[in-house]
Amino acid sequence: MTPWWKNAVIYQIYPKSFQDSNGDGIGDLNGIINRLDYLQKLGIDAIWLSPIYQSPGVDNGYDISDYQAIDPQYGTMADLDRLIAEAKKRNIRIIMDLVVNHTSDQHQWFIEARKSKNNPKRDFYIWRDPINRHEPNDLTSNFSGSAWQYDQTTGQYYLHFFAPEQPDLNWQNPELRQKIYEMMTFWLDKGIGGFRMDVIELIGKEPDRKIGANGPKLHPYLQEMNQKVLANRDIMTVGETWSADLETVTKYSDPARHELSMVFQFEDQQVDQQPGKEKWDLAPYRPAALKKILLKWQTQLDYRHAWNSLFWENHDLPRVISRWGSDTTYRVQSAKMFAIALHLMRGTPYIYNGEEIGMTNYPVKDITEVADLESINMYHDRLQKGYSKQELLKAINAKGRDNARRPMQWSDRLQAGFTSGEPWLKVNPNYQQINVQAALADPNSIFYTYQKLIRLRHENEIVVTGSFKPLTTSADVLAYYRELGDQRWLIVANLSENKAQFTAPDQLKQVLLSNYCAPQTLQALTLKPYEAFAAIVN
Ligand SMILES: OC[C@H]1O[C@H](OC[C@H]2O[C@H](OC[C@H]3O[C@H](O)[C@H](O)[C@@H](O)[C@@H]3O)[C@H](O)[C@@H](O)[C@@H]2O)[C@H](O)[C@@H](O)[C@@H]1O
Repeated sequence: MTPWWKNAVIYQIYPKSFQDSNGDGIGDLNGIINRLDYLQKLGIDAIWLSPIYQSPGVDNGYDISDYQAIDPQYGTMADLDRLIAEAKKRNIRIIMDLVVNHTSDQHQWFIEARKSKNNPKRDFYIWRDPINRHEPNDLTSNFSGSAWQYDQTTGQYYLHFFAPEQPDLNWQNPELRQKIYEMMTFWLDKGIGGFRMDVIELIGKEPDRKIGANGPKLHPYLQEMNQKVLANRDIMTVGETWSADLETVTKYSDPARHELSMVFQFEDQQVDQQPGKEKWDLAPYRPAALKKILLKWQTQLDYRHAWNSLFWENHDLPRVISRWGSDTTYRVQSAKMFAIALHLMRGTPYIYNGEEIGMTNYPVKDITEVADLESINMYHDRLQKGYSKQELLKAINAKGRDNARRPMQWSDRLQAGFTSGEPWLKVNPNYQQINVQAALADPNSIFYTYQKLIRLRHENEIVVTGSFKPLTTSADVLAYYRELGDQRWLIVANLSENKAQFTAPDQLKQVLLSNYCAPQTLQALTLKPYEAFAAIVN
């Protein structure tokens, strides 16, 4: 039987920016509850909730100080229980973010661990002696600088692959693993629908051999976790795996291996960065390069023994239309094109809040407008290395994480209907044109394209289990067939702002969805900028 999560569309909510219900400028759980009817109208099956646990907020909740408490800025445990129950009434499951590569330095485990070398919690974290009065090695943090932080009290360094306030957990310690499994069981017993696992590829790290991702114990740990916590529950799991390739995705998601349901792999996210460099080292975007990667994952992953996720955006990535489409002249067309191109592929689609109404990046003019520590650290680090302010702001505007973390645009009222107070991060000034209220009132809006795509997936087995076959086209046009039994669908997407010629050897039976007028034929078509359609053919 096909598991529910292969047939599902998942909506990611960044709680801090979704809907404020009490006027403090910060989104909260009651705000999400108030918007469940909207999500039901969209048609999604599950919500992935970015972290709402107790946290000092150095990394907006990805630095957890208590895994079993709700951060007061988001509400209470009773609010979360109500969210789970209200969502369930609407057939929506709640997927919780699981951040177990690291904790906050304010977590009780770390407070204990740093007290002394023989503290019972010391080994929950990774400590090393200085070498020649310096860091144990040259491992670097994802948030700039060394991955080692010197701790005065005991004269040792601890490992942090993210901020110094996010010390890495030591998964080699069996007691630590047991504590994590108990915590996961606590959440599953509440009736949640599963977990999104933050940077899960790092838990098998071996820092002395300078191994971060894909350490030798990674898969054994995931199998142990599966056996102790996940097995025999009707849930889904998705791992965040930046370094995943075809082989490792299969390892994670082959049902016979009992690890995860699927992972997020990010190969396409690297098309506009210089090879071997960081995401801030911008390279020109070429639609043909994106197409090649998308097709590779559709044709070379064996979906009988693996599963993939489909996404353009998340809380770490820029808005897709600002990045690879158009956020001006062809905003609506390019947003619909990206939706059509992705949602009819094999895999489980994810929508990041605001993507369904075509929200855009927010232009920052000065570093003082930036809240995200990754961007701020990179800026100061690179300024010291001689980069100009101008090129650093260009990189932040292109790739910075605040772009997609701006408040959700609900209406043309003050603060876009997000809050009655002062929002924690400024609202995008385009909210008077781009907002949910306007989208719902316009039958041709991006919202209704997403709604239709979700319905097509739910109502047509071909979208979930049909085979995938690419059609050879001009460089910037992505075209593919989905086939099941005697059914055949053709999906065509012009990834570029240039017109393109297109011909298919098929007869058009019925156009299911398009972002311009429906085509009348499949022969000698001139595709308009970002034109896309899906059709039944024979
Ligand atoms: O909990 C800490 C963060 O964990 C998640 O995101 C991880 C980071 O993923 C990217 O950085 C990893 C790099 O991976 C590869 O080396 C790529 O080649 C690089 O281009 C990537 O930069 C993002 O760039 C970071 O922004 C992420 O932090 C959560 O999703 C984050 O929100 C947490 O902050």
